[in-house]
Amino acid sequence: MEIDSARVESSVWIGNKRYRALLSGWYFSWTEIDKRNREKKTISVPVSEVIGVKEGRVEIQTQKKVEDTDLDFTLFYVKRNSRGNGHGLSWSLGRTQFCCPSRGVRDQWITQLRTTLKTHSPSRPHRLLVFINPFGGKKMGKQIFHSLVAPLFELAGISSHVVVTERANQARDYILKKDLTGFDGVICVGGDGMFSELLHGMIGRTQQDAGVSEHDPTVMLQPCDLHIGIIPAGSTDCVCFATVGINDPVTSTLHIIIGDSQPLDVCSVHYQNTLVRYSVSMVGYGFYGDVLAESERHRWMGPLRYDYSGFMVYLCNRSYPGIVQYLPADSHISSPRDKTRCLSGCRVCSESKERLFPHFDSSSSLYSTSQCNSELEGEWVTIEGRFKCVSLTCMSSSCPRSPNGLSPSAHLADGTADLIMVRETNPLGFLTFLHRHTNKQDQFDLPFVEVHRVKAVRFSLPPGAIEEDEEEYEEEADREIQTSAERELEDPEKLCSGNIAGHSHQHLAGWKEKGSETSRLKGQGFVCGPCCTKPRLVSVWNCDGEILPHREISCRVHGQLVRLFARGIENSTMQ
Ligand SMILES: CCCCCCCCCCCCC/C=C/[C@@H](O)[C@H](CO)NC(=O)CCCCCCCCCCCCCCC
Ligand SMILES: Nc1ncnc2c1ncn2[C@@H]1O[C@H](COP(=O)(O)OP(=O)(O)OP(=O)(O)O)[C@@H](O)[C@H]1O
Ligand SMILES: [Ca+2]
Repeated sequence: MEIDSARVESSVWIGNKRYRALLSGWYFSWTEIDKRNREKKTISVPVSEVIGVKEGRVEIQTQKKVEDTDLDFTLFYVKRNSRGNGHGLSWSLGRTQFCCPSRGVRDQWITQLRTTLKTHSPSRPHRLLVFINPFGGKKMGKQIFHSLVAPLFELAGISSHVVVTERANQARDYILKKDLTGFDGVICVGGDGMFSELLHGMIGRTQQDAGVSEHDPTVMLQPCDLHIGIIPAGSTDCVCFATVGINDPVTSTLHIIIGDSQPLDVCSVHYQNTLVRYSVSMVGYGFYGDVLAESERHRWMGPLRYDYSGFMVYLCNRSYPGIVQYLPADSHISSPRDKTRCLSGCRVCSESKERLFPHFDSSSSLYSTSQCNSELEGEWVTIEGRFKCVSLTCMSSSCPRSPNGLSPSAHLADGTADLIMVRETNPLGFLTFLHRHTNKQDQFDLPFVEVHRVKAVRFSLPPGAIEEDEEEYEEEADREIQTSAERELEDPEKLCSGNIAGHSHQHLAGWKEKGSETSRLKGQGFVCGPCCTKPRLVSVWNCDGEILPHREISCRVHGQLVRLFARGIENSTMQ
């Protein structure tokens, strides 16, 4: 074996073939040597992608040794599968068993590889806090963690503290209140809702510790130290898909193990001077708000409820009046229509760091609070009209249903969001817009669609819209209650069933008595859904899959506020 400061080299055997193994710089490689000493194919693994090195011949699943000698060692590493989902690449665990010429050489290899791994991968996590939602998606969270994730963590020497949640918001509250010292990251096993809990917990906790008020829309929020990891196990895993390129628990686990880091923009949503929620994916009014409100009534359908509700809401062909104001981002840097794609190592995102944190002191990891001033500078633009939908997205929001996403050229970490406004149009026009989300056609190349890259947005309603809408709605409810009662008299067995959406209106009977609760539900569009015939004046906001309790909101992008264990999308399908 040859060892010098720059390289380690020796002969090894894999099966009955001879190889030359070489550890040099950032790579470990092995090259087949044929009987005539000619070099054949080489396999090369970056040390940063080595998962573990074990003595003997070790199996992946059981991690048990099998009939080995003291000449063997096993290398585990990231293996890219040739074809992922046509969008991002899936990763799996690669394993190669090496046989060395002597025990001394074997021990040297193990020591050298482990030492290089430590020095070359300083950002790998050692201890993780894991939250599993046992009820997310197909209710497979616990099984996914124990069968696919935990064995890989063990192999990589990562210890974890696991919390199986018993209620919604438990993970968020844990992060807000409990001692987090010793953890290098927080992981959720679940869907976008679970991720959102971690996001709110992490941002809230960081501001609490830094003494920053989350409610002040002009304040610069303190970026979070701990990385967030997502093991996809929900019915919608949009954040995972858009940051990794695929929804695959093993791929995500491997990104966590090697300590990948992907900064992410976050949008804070305020009502007057109060924080309402944070969003990383979509804040949407009109169509997407109505789809979510409608889908809440059909939870039993599982993930299909979005398609069903999407279809029903589409049939209603609604549009809503609104006043949208936005603060444009610097159009010299990038644009939502520049046909580029934010991929792993994105230049626009990495160059944004200096702009977003001009006074970052890397020696103390402290961020100065001057970002707010420059980030809120500029002239606001006002647009008034009737819209099918108004959506704001900090990232592409690609998902299996729409592989290029709501805004295919949006960036994960450039400190901006894309504002998409779809004006009132005919049903065919809107269908064309929606359909283009599912193929490579440009959904912004339509006369009734406008898209802008922005730093902040304000939305307001025409004066009196809420009151007028409620009055109209109240009258309609009265009519519904009346017809229900009439139907009941005709056929007491079938209590007010049957209408164009085929869903029941029994709940309307309780409106008058329920007072404030009723108006809350009405206000959120839960009670009636899209089947009512009267045009509504106001819709609701969908914020990453949650309905917001306010209509007149303001949103602001906080560049690179959190970091995920991910690296962006590794291949491109857009060229
Ligand atoms: C003709 C085919 C048209 C297909 C249109 C596909 C458009 C897909 C756009 C995807 C947008 C994803 C935005 C991400 C949102 C997530 O942060 C959030 C949390 O998980 N999810 C939702 O709010 C859940 C709400 C997701 C809303 C999905 C809307 C589905 C619409 C289906 C419309 C069918 C119309 C058919 C008319 C004949
Ligand atoms: N033990 C629990 N019981 C009930 N709800 C929970 C529990 N743990 C987490 N939750 C909540 O469940 C919601 C949905 O979970 P998650 O996002 O993991 O799955 P999902 O299937 O993608 O979600 P959705 O059903 O909204 O599509 C989250 O908002 C979370 O707050
Ligand atoms: Ca962005």
